[in-house]
Amino acid sequence: MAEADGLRLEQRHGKARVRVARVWRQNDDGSHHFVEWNVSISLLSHCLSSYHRDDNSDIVATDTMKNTVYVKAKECGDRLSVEEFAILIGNHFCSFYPQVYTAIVNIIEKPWERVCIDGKPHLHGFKLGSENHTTEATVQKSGALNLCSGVSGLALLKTTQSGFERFVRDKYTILPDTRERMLATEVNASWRYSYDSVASVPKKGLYFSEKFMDVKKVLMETFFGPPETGVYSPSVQRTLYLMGSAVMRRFADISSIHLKMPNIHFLPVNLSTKENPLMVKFKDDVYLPTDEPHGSIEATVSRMTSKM
Ligand SMILES: O=c1[nH]c(=O)c2[nH]c(=O)[nH]c2[nH]1
Repeated sequence: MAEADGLRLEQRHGKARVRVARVWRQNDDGSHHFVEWNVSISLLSHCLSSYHRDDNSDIVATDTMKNTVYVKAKECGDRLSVEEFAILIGNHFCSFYPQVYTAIVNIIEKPWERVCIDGKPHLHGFKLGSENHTTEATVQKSGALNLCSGVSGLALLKTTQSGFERFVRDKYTILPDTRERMLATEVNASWRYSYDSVASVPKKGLYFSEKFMDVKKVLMETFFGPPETGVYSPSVQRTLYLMGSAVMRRFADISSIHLKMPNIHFLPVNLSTKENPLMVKFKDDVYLPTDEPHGSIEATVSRMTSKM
């Protein structure tokens, strides 16, 4: 924060939505690995004279930031997770430019998945899945790190084992109690890793890619329950909490998780005329899918005690 002319100024600048794709060609078995990333960079730097005067001499051009993404992608000869790339980019800006003291790097990874043809994984064929892998790395010049990862657009639905009862009932309430309804949501989750410096991040290649798959698995297993029986959900709130707390229990290096789970309604269909009062009578079979309005339910689950 800076003051001049009796005014306070907080500023940052960066480049948003730099799209890059990277292929790694494995020589031993001929397989290719592929990622597509959408990178946004925001730099906190000492470049006040560009705001207060017509002096740009301290500005790292956003065009240069864009170029850096491609140079660093080229330099990454070995596969790496989207988190590692975000940290690498953030660390570069903080260490290469004296005036940059914080770099915030957001990346969205598209869910390209290797295809199977005749049951065999294809060496260089991919199809787009549905949910994105996101990350945000905030790197300080000191090497301090704040690392979050997430999943967005994870659409989940179960056709039973959900209900909603005994909520506040007043003169505005129409919704009946039910122990039988559809439960549909689009999970947006973001969790924070406890690694608080660039140096303390696990060196094992693709560590965070594996973690991402594992967290997603725990979230989904908790949402659905066992394949044969499922698990009853008394509310989105309860299911959200169970999902978040399962992640906290399972992963010691995750310190908090934020879950946003809209309640996407599938409305019972009942159609009638005077002549045909039972044209369509809802028996947990025909629904009207909707996307608005939807319930919006979100919460953060974190540990009471830090592992200091
Ligand atoms: O799981 C639910 N939580 C709510 O808060 C809510 N509100 C509502 O109308 N239906 C539901 N369902």
